[in-house]
Amino acid sequence: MAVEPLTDQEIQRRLEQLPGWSFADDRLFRTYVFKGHPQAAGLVAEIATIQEELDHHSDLTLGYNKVGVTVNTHSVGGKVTALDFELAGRIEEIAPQHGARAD
Ligand SMILES: C[C@H](O)[C@H](O)[C@H]1CNC2=NC(N)=NC(=O)C2=N1
Repeated sequence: MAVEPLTDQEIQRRLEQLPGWSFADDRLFRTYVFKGHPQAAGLVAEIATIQEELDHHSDLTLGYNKVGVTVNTHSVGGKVTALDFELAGRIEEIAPQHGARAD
């Protein structure tokens, strides 16, 4: 299946199902906050596993108690595609298990 950039309208529609995520500059992003560093690092490790499974990888930033996730699809020139929403949705499913809360 060829992956194609989503229209702005489609991106906005899908974002309504992903509270906490934003779209700007051709990427999806969100920040999670944790009780401490081990919890934040634990989420990053589990995201890495999911990314290998999907063969789709975000840019992750790990701070003391924060994790930043940014994703778009390189193969279509750095636009947002359904693959980015699939990864974001998978991350949303597991983040609460690490005690993540909104920034
Ligand atoms: C060869 C490999 O399948 C590609 O490089 C994959 C890996 N992960 C990727 N991740 C993201 N975010 N965009 C891509 O286009 C992409 N392509």
